[in-house]
Amino acid sequence: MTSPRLEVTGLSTSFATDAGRIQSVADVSFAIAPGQTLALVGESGSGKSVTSLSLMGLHARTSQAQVEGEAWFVRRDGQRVNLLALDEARLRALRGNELAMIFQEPMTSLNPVLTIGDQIAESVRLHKGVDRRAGFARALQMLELVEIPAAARRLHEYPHQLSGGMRQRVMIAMAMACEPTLLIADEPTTALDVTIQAQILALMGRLQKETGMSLLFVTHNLGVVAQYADAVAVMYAGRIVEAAPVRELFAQPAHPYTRGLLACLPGVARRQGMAAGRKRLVAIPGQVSSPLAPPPGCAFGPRCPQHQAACDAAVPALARAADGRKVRCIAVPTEEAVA
Ligand SMILES: Nc1ncnc2c1ncn2[C@@H]1O[C@H](COP(=O)(O)OP(=O)(O)OP(=O)(O)O)[C@@H](O)[C@H]1O
Repeated sequence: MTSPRLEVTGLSTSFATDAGRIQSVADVSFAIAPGQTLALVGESGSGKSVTSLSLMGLHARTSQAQVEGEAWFVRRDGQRVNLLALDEARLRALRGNELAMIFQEPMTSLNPVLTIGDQIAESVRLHKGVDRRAGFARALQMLELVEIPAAARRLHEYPHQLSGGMRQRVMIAMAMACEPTLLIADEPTTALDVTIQAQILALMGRLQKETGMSLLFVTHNLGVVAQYADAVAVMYAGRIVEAAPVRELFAQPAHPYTRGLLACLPGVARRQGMAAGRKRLVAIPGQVSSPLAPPPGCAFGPRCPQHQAACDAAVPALARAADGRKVRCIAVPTEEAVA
């Protein structure tokens, strides 16, 4: 890989709950090169959103999140910064500027009492130091770029006046207004119908090609992964269990969990590298264990068709297989543990 724009090593996040501290994300490592898309996939509760929020420093204060590890981000000026070690002021200066995030539900990041134009213009004014007029000009340009009809009029409307699909476009416009070099998109289209979903993903892909932005794409949808991602990291119970280039992962899944996920997809879609697959992850028999009472050893053990006694001895290390992919399973032949 060319030198990564983001390199995450050993990211671990725990929360204080009434029942004690729970480990939601453990030892997550990955890298994304400029212009590349990494998809983070896994069932609900596997730690995808916690990973994204940890990188952005966006956990609620009340959650008493404890975040460990390193996340080295290369800034536009070439400076490398560890996102997990930045103070709030320096992180705020990056967020919405070089580093942006799109959420599943746009109303969580759109301000209901400000017009669309005001919100985008304000973000541009703040980060780019331009005046109000230039901020508005940029806002209009962005709304046109994300193909919002009658953009000049929409600029003066409030979020509640727009449809779900339009609000999602506004979020993309806002996230992209300062030309971020890294965008974290957490289930950005899940709430939308399939046609609008496809339009918005195509739009994000186009903007990414034009700007060379890196994308961390959090999703349940394996069809979308096959179509838009370069590489995939599969998460289970807070850990990455397999990471590989997208074609290799779909052609030959190695971890029993990844195999289970792909087995739930139609055969044709699987053979075609998933291009036709538009399914969300379908349940594998059994349930993800509670983070309050993790099983001994491999977290997937209780649901694994290849389970053996040795799986319960210790959490398997993430290790590199002969073809370069990373797998966390003692039943898969690997060569060396990944540091
Ligand atoms: N603030 C919090 N306090 C306590 N536990 C939390 C908190 N936020 C997340 N968790 C727990 O961390 C685990 C991972 O959650 P996360 O939201 O990252 O999953 P996810 O893979 O993004 O799921 P989904 O696809 O449903 O969004 C879950 O068990 C969740 O309940």
